[in-house]
Amino acid sequence: MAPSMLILLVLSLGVGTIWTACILIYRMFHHPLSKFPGPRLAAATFGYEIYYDVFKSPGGQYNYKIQELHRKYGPIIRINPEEVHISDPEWFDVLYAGPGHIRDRSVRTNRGNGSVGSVASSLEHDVHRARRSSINPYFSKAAINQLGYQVWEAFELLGAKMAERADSGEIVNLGAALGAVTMDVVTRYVYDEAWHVLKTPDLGVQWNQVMLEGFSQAPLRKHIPAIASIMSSIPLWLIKRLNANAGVFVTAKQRADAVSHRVWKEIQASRGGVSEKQLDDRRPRTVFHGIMNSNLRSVDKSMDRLADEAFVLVMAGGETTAKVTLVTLVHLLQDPSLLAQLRGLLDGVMKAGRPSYRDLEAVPLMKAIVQEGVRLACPVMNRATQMAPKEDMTLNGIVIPRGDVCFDEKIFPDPYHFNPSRWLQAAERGERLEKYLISFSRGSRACVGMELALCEMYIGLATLICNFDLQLIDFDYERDLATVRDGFVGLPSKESRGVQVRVGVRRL
Ligand code: HEM
Repeated sequence: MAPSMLILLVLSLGVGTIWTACILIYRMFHHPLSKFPGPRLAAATFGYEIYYDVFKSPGGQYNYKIQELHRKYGPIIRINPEEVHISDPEWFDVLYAGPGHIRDRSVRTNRGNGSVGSVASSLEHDVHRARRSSINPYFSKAAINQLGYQVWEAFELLGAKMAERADSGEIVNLGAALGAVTMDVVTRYVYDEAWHVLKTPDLGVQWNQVMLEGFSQAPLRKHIPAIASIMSSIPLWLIKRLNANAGVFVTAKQRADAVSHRVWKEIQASRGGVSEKQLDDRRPRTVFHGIMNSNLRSVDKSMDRLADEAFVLVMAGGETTAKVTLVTLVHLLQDPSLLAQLRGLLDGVMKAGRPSYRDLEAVPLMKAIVQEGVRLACPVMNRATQMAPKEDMTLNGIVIPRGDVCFDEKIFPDPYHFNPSRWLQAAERGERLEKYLISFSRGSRACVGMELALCEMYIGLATLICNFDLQLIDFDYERDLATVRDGFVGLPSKESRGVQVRVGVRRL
């Protein structure tokens, strides 16, 4: 090596080392968050968080480590160079202070989803609000009420598939089957055409593996976002050769993008003379029509942004809803007297044909069971980091402690026990326990699909409970269902075999 090159190399290394040392010292001792307690390493570098999320087996462990840090350092701790984590349910009222309070989102929160144009990935408060208002009408109570028949159709198809398995004696993977229904419902709603996972011969088992593998990699994509671009540059044939499940996912994504692009072009072509009413008459409404007919900036109506929006809706809406329904159902199957009591109440309501989700919700025990399932399953684990740029909240990088609240034993005694009575008793005492049910989050960034998810849960649970006798086979809660990893959604152990059931048709 020439001497001048050597000098340049040594100089670069020296400058790099001094620069890095300055950053570490600044973060640990002079950063506005430096007064908050927590491990020094976490304050100095994101490497601490990355170690727990990516390298520590079984992956996705930082949210669990944060609980341990709270026990050691107290309710307000610094968890990385830019974030403070607060374990105090009352903090929600400060964070979600309502209209007029600007809340931006940290780029790290959702960058792992690879859909930068989606409402979920919008960083600035105003951009988020505008995008969100264009999709809100499609997920309102009234809109979901109209959608009820689609949810019924999907669960009736699941019922038919389950009845076939009852005849043949074939065991059903319940989580996969529920994932198939929720995916078909949300794709039909968003794209106006279902992906028909319910019609796959394995009743959604491979698709379930695809989703679980995809979510398992969420921490990696969050910390190393370039992975998403690298993946998208690999040709499909090679992905299929390397990993069959990744091939299924990429094929689905490409098909979804193609539909988004087609619908976008159709709407563009029919503009000028064709009113929204006429568009609606030609095809059922989709979120695309809502976005295209909204007052959003033209950049927010681009073909690629619409594809991003649609895809995130689908990814956010499938696995989450299936997981909550599964957790609720398994607890019911493990408590025969509660199941019998619920059946006694639901059989009458179900005689009406296809009762609406509101009719099912009107049964207090059913409502309490769904609330308890939503609390206990609390499927979204991803930390949603908010910032208040125009307001002095005394803190700067602030995290919503979502999981903590659902399992806070001061609010929910014996928090890991499935106990629907807590909701009935709170209602009798006139207490608003719902205030602490934050599985769907709260405020302007709360889940847009909550009504759809609840509609599916009520109709799905009622269908399965009233029509089938399900028997758990070789089931181990810790191995097969308990959440032990953060993969954006809460994931079970890698040893999980899924929840397997033998199906019997219930004779009334
Ligand atoms: C039981 C099922 C569900 C649960 C527990 C759940 C939970 C959540 C939570 C906690 C958030 C906030 C995430 C954050 O702050 O970053 C969220 C956001 C979101 N959810 Fe859900 N979700 C469920 C079902 C659905 C469904 C069915 C859909 C759509 C069809 C959906 C679409 C979305 C979208 C698009 C966002 C981002 C909203 C925004 O940023 O404004 N979710 N969900």
